[in-house]
Amino acid sequence: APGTQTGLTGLTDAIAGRLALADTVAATKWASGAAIDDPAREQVVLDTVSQLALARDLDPAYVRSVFRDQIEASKTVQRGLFARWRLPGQTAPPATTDLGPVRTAINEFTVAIVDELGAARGVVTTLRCPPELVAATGSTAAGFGFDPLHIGALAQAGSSVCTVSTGSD
Ligand SMILES: C=C(O[C@@H]1C=C(C(=O)O)C=C[C@H]1O)C(=O)O
Repeated sequence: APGTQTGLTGLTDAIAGRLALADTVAATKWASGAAIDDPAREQVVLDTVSQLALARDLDPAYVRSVFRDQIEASKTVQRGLFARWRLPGQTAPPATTDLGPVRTAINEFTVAIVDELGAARGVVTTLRCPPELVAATGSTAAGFGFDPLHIGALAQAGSSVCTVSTGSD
């Protein structure tokens, strides 16, 4: 469950917290008619994480690659929810049309994820990373009560965390 901090669960809980806000983003965009994709906002997120990485002596290219996955995973959830809400008899939850507050909340998880990447720097380049990430992802998904859409997106969001080489030379 969130709060049981071992291995990479601090990281996967922060990733899941950001991802869970895609539900509010989707409901807000549905209410306003806004597009799911917002390339200008994505650039702001990627530029922000580069600066956060530099301030923590992390590789900005690595952190940006992790966040390209966060953005794609968020859009996976948003597209999945839109598809659900288009089905007969389904409705979107009521929402405001202002993305400001949910983006403020997303920004807080963005900082938390970069902090956790810093805390995990010793494991992400090792062969312990892939199995620990699988275990942490499963534990986090269960703790958050994620459905299959969110579980799939959580796995997508973690796909660049481990940088260990699997080659033999
Ligand atoms: C989450 C949003 O939707 C998309 C995903 C983004 C993200 O994960 O930061 C940013 C812009 C959008 O393409 C949003 O618009 O805030």
